[in-house]
Amino acid sequence: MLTVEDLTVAFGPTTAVRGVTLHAAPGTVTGILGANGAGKSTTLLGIHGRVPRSSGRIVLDGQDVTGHDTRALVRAGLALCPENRRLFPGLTIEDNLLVGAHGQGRKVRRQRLRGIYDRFGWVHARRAEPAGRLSGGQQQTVAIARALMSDPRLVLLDEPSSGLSPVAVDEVGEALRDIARAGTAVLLVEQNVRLVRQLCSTAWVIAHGEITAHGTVAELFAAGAVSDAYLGKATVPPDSGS
Ligand SMILES: Nc1ncnc2c1ncn2[C@@H]1O[C@H](COP(=O)(O)OP(=O)(O)OP(=O)(O)O)[C@@H](O)[C@H]1O
Repeated sequence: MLTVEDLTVAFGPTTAVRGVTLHAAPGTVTGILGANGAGKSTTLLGIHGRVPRSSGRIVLDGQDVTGHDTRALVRAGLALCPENRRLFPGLTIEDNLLVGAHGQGRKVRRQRLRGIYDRFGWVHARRAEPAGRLSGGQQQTVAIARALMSDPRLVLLDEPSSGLSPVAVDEVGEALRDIARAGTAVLLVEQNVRLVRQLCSTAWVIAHGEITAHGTVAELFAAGAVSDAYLGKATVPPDSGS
């Protein structure tokens, strides 16, 4: 279980995220929803220590990991799959995967590769090809697999559907469902409403850097909280009731 308490991130005079409190449970996909510029990516980056926090407490499975740098967070079980995949296009698929298990011994790296190849057969078949040769959907799958190479308890995922065809989005969705079924928590930033409806049990709605609603995805859609957030209408401070 991930618990984030009172996360605030400012870029100079701009407070991008203010007092965000949320949690994500194992075996589920939890959404973070909101309009462009609402603060979704910054929330993930703030959780993962990639941007300086003005405040915030991060607890993973009861362990306070607030002071950890990115490498220590990965070791503690928190992986980030960033926006735009960020693969190394000139490196082979296998070498890209190995980046996710950086610092592990040879035996562990081999074991984890085997786990990825068992799960994604085509990745094994194409493991010696440069990652840049893959389609967008395949690159996204490799980016997710690279995050899994750290054997995480929670994966933070930023817009995995971005730029993908509907078929590729479905494939990525299937992979994420499998990951959650296997017991890993997934915290998903996503603008693709169909994917959110398919995958997320609960979601947090963020607007202007603050959480404005929380509930099951069905409740949030029924209450209009999601459409309000996407249209930029959700300016009321939080009453998440959680
Ligand atoms: N490095 C940065 N320096 C300055 N301002 C930033 C920086 N990163 C983000 N911001 C600002 O913080 C706010 C939140 O941005 P963020 O990228 O978190 O939003 P988002 O909800 O992920 O939007 P999108 O869906 O467009 O990626 C925006 O006003 C953005 O301009």
